[in-house]
Amino acid sequence: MSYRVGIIGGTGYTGSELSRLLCRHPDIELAALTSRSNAGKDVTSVHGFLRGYTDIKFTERISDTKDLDFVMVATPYGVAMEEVPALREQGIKCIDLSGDYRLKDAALYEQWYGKEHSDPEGLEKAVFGQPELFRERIKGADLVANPGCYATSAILAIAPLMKSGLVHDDVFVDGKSGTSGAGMTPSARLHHPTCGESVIPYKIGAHRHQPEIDMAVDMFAGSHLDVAFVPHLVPIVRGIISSCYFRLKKDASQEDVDAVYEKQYGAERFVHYVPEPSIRDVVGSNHAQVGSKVLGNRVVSFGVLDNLVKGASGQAVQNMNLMLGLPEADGLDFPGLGV
Ligand SMILES: NC(=O)C1=CN([C@@H]2O[C@H](COP(=O)(O)OP(=O)(O)OC[C@H]3O[C@@H](n4cnc5c(N)ncnc54)[C@H](OP(=O)(O)O)[C@@H]3O)[C@@H](O)[C@H]2O)C=CC1
Ligand SMILES: CC(=O)N[C@@H](CCC(=O)OP(=O)(O)O)C(=O)O
Repeated sequence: MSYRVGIIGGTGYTGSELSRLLCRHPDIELAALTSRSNAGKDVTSVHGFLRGYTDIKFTERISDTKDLDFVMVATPYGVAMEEVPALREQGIKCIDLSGDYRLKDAALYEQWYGKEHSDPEGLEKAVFGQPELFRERIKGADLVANPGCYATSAILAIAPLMKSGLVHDDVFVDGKSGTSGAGMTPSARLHHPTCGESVIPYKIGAHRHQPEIDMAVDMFAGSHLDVAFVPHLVPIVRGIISSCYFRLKKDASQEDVDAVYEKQYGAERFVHYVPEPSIRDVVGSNHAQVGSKVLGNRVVSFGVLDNLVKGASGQAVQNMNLMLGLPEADGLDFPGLGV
């Protein structure tokens, strides 16, 4: 059985990464990619890397393609909440890669995104798509909110340690991202020629992934976490590392901390607990690495991933596999580039 999948926002960085993953997925037919600016053009005229893998054309709207089973929304926030209700009415399962469905509360969405949520019912129903922490809920969902890239890396590092009770409930998260995180049309300050030979902090105390990290960790660990999150841009295209600094509650050893992460991730296909995490090891793949080091009465934990794959499109495919009852690693089981 082949499922017909469409992508809204097919020319963006996450849309193109989705199409790269889906065009060779064993159970998926890549049936539609929308682009308002390229409607009617061959997909390969924009995505040259897809030559030999697809012969479809961009459409203006997702409704231009019939008989879709599944839709991924890969647009800036504000679009999914307008598109998803009609798709769900037709019985089409959806994943939103933007922030529209991640926060559990319409008032919180308005506070952080600056606009009223137009689909509060969907917001309530949506499941937060972090498979390693919420796998069973994702399996039963027809709408999944794919987590943000920084949020994924930080939550993977923070949640198990918070749940363990070994650390105090406050953490500093020092996030560093490649420039592709800002999408195709970044602000001047986040544009690669401006920051490609520099390192800058940005959105300090105001980043939209902060409430997302709070929410996911609170849900998983069952206790409230005080997060101080500072994102930085570093001069690479892909990749994120979140270094998360905690205070230990008692004299926990490195072995105690190792045991927490090994228990959480030991059986996972895409999250690996390693001594020295590295962005180069994961770039181009859906694999994430987590590491930790006890430093006296503190511990630092790292979450490392490719923002476009495990931080966005790869995680979306992993969620889609769970929602469709397919093997979780289908279409994703390949290593990072290494060099
Ligand atoms: N880049 C990253 O690392 C990550 C991004 N995300 C999130 O995923 C989403 C997509 O990001 P990214 O791929 O980087 O974005 P891009 O800016 O690279 O691409 C945006 C896409 O959306 C389309 N689009 C823009 N506005 C609209 C609209 N009003 N209606 C329909 N289509 C629209 C654009 O095509 P056209 O204008 O031709 O229609 C384009 O295909 C964002 O919400 C982002 O925050 C999440 C995790 C990581
Ligand atoms: C480098 C860079 O600019 N990154 C983006 C994060 C991209 C992302 O995941 O944002 P969403 O929550 O909208 O999905 C940022 O910091 O805003």
